[in-house]
Amino acid sequence: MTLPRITHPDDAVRAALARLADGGMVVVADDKDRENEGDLICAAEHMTHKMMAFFRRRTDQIVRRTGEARMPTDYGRFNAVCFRSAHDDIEHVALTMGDLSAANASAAGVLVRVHSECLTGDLFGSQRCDCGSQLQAALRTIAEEGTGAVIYLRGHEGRGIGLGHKLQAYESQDHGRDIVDANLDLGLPVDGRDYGVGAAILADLGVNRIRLITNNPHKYSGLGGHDLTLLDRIASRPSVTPENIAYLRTKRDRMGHLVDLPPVALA
Ligand SMILES: Nc1nc2c(ncn2[C@@H]2O[C@H](COP(=O)(O)OP(=O)(O)OP(=O)(O)O)[C@@H](O)[C@H]2O)c(=O)[nH]1
Ligand SMILES: [Zn+2]
Repeated sequence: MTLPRITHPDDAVRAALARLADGGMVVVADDKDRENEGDLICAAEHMTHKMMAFFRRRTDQIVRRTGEARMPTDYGRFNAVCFRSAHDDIEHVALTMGDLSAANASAAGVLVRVHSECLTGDLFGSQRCDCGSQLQAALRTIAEEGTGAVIYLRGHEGRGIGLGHKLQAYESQDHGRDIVDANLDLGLPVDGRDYGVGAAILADLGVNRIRLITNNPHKYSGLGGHDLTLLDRIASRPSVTPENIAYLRTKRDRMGHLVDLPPVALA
């Protein structure tokens, strides 16, 4: 884009009006004695979906940092940053390690795990799913590389249906339904997660070039729609147990997860 050369304040106003009439956007910046921020404006009659998305990405504060501290863990020394989501007041956390801005500028980009909260798997070590082992593996892999981030998204419990509904879905899986039908039987979406908050947290951390640790192609494409360059997908090897093999197979066969599993049932 070429910007007009402005030599007089009146020229600036004329150039801005011409640009607005043309369907463009204009940044109106305060002078240094005022709040010192800029407003993005455009003519309402020229607004498009694409421009609206641009406005929201650039001007909405989707998340706000609310706390930050050193976080030594069993896997290595991380930094914990808490973010509060403006839309629903949920607190999320990023565990970061190393120089993210240098990694972001490097050819390989930043190693990132965007992890959906799973209280039963992450905290209690439930064997009904593979979430806990995936989280631990991601922390270990990032610690080994020395740089990266785990974005822990709360409010994603049960793929967005919440803990109570997830337990109801488990109960119906114990009566023969698979993970997809169990959600549908409850009148709930199979996967109601949105990755906008995860993308906003990454943006706040100054990260936009990533290698994403996931087996879920929907997560990969979901994040890809948010001003992020996804350089690679790093597979996450699940720990397979007799308790979770049916669950993992349904994720592979009905939800498209890219995962290698043993062909026969485990004893
Ligand atoms: N509704 C429902 N949610 C589940 C079930 N088991 C695990 N979850 C939730 O699924 C979410 C994790 O999603 P997964 O599809 O396992 O994995 P993913 O994060 O999409 O993909 P990866 O990046 O490969 O781990 C967590 O929020 C869990 O609480 C289940 O049986 N039913
Ligand atoms: Zn889980």
